Amino acid sequence: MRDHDWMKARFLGITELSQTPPVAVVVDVMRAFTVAAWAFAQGAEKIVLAESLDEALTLKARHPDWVALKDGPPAPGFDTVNSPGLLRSVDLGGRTVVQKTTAGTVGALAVKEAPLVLCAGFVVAEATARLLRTRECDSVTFVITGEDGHADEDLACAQYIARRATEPGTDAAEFLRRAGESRAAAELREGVRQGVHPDDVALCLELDRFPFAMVATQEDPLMVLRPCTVPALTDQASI
Ligand SMILES: O=C(O)[C@H](CS(=O)(=O)O)OP(=O)(O)O
Ligand SMILES: [Mg+2]
Repeated sequence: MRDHDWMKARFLGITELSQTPPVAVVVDVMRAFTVAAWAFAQGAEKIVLAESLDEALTLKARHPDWVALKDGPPAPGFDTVNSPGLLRSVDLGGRTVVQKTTAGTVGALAVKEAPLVLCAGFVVAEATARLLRTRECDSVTFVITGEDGHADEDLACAQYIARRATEPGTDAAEFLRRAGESRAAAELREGVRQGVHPDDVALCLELDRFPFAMVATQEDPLMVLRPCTVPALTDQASI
């Protein structure tokens, strides 16, 4: 645990979650929650976080107008893949996206009972930090979704958001450098991972590209992610 002034921050891998936290920030920089933010920027109304590939396909069959998205290579029944570079040219106006990935969506579903669940990457870092400040969240569990809690792009982003929530002047450069040198970034650049656009790493490292945070709630029986705009408070400059 790390004490950030008024906010206690824990950084845990998915398998280390032993109890329901009051506030969870689920971090997946590469690439689930960068993709989710791009989906909202492209007009998606909501994102259903699917428990399994089968559930995603079942939901798609039940709602043919929904957009089914998975990580890895393209697959029958799915409309697209987990790539911000590919998604940024897709018009998702008013659509519902169903997303299933290896790490990000699993991490969010692992804390679905938490009263407040945010999903984050660098592209929504400031909005996420601002929401934590606005709601005066004094105990926050950051879920490091990649590599059993050791993915440095996720840990760096989580540590940055935690610092940014309590110290608005925090410089992002060192955190972004770590993410850019992470194993995930190397695998995306080198073509080890599939369903990749050449711009994916750069898009995942765009600090504060979007002005909204992303809040996941249970809309029984589904877990649904939606954008949440957090107004800047005039007194936040003095925090
Ligand atoms: O799409 C991703 O980058 C990863 C899966 S893989 O490592 O490419 O197979 O999924 P995510 O849940 O977004 O980390
Ligand atoms: Mg990841």
